[in-house]
Amino acid sequence: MELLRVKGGQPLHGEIQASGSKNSVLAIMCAVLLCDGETILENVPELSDVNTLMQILEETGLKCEWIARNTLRIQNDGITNSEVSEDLVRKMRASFSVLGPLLAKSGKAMIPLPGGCVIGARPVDQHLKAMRALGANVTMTDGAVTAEAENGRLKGSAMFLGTRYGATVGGTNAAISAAALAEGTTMIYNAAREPEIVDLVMFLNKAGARIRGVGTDIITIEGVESLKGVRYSVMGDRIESGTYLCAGAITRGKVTVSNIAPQTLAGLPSLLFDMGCGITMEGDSITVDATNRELRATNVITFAYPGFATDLQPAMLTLLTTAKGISYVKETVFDARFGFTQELTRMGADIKISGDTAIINGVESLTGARVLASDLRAAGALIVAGLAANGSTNIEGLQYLDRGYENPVEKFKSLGAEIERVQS
Ligand SMILES: CC(=O)N[C@H]1[C@@H](OP(=O)(O)OP(=O)(O)OC[C@H]2O[C@@H](n3ccc(=O)[nH]c3=O)[C@H](O)[C@@H]2O)O[C@H](CO)[C@@H](O)[C@@H]1O
Ligand SMILES: C=C(OP(=O)(O)O)C(=O)O
Repeated sequence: MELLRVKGGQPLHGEIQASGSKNSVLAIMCAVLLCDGETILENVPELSDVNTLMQILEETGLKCEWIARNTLRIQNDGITNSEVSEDLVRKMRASFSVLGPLLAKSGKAMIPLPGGCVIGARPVDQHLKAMRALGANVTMTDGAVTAEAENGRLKGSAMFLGTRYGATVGGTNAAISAAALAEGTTMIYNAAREPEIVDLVMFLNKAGARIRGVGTDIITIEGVESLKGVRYSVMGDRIESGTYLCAGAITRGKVTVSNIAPQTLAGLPSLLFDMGCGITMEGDSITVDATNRELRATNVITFAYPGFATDLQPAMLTLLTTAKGISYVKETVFDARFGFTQELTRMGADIKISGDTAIINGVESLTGARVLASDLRAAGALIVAGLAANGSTNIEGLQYLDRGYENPVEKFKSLGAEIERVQS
């Protein structure tokens, strides 16, 4: 079995470049189904999720190839198959996001329902609601969704999307992409406002779509007849960036992340500042400085953007384990995203879970242990913990890490960390 071995205790120092955003590129790659001809995507992170989505696009008839480091060429000469196989959807939940574009471009789609997930139930009712609102006939048989557009083309309409947790990112992306080629105008109310959705719309508009209002909670889409492939550079990954900033802070080091728009980090910089870190933002870079500082407890509540990102909650909570005082972290987006705290407890953290809130009593230091990452951001958080812990931490579950962090060993090493992949 492959493990990540981290020897803790060294303050991290230096600068890394953020990779391209995983969540942004996955949505954009799905939208390439809508675009005729050649699309070139730059700043694409080389991740297992991206490779899985390349296989799905190939299955539908598109041709995908890496033509340079972090540069992906996708050729769309027509969709030849509108059915996605179950093993690929099982590998990656985000593969369900091809539903909207496939349906809009080819008039039909058949996709197995994605399975349950360790961070909580993840229904797709709002995705299906959006497709129905656009005039699709949606049925469910044997665990798969079949959707068909009447007369082969979707029709624009008004829709309200939302869940008991707030706006939906995937549902908003699905509605935008499907409506881009629908006949007439679509209005999405209570749209999600995440920066990755803005990136998707910038890509679609460059390809010829007519979409207004992105970044607000009302989005208007005037459907067009066709979209054409373009060259586009994906935004920097705010979740990866935040993980490295938390690692810099917990090791009481000084870390700069560049190639990132600092405003996409929303609440993170000001929370780090409240804790006692120095924060500097310049152009497309941000620096956290925790050198020789005693960090204080703070409170965090996750929420749809511009709220604190749920995907950063595990790294932030981990940072709070060694901050002086009691911190509260409330998770409002996913209903089971505290599983990783059991592993932190094994490393000496003092954490109690009460419903949707974690109560963290800061300790002097963490201690290395063998721990298991059970999802992507748990893996990032356990690295953050291991970097601060006394002794060695051995992390299992690297298949999750590889879904969303590009070259983490090289990047952490460049900051002075002792970290390596080992067989055990
Ligand atoms: C590939 C990708 O971009 N993933 C991101 C996306 O996931 P994803 O798009 O799945 O997240 P959503 O914003 O849709 O989900 C938010 C909440 O709404 C619920 N829900 C969602 C859809 C639906 O039809 N019904 C429903 O009840 C979900 O179970 C969850 O509790 O946004 C999340 C919230 O920022 C991030 O954590 C994920 O990293
Ligand atoms: C939850 C995440 O991704 P996904 O929606 O692909 O599971 C994540 O990136 O933290």
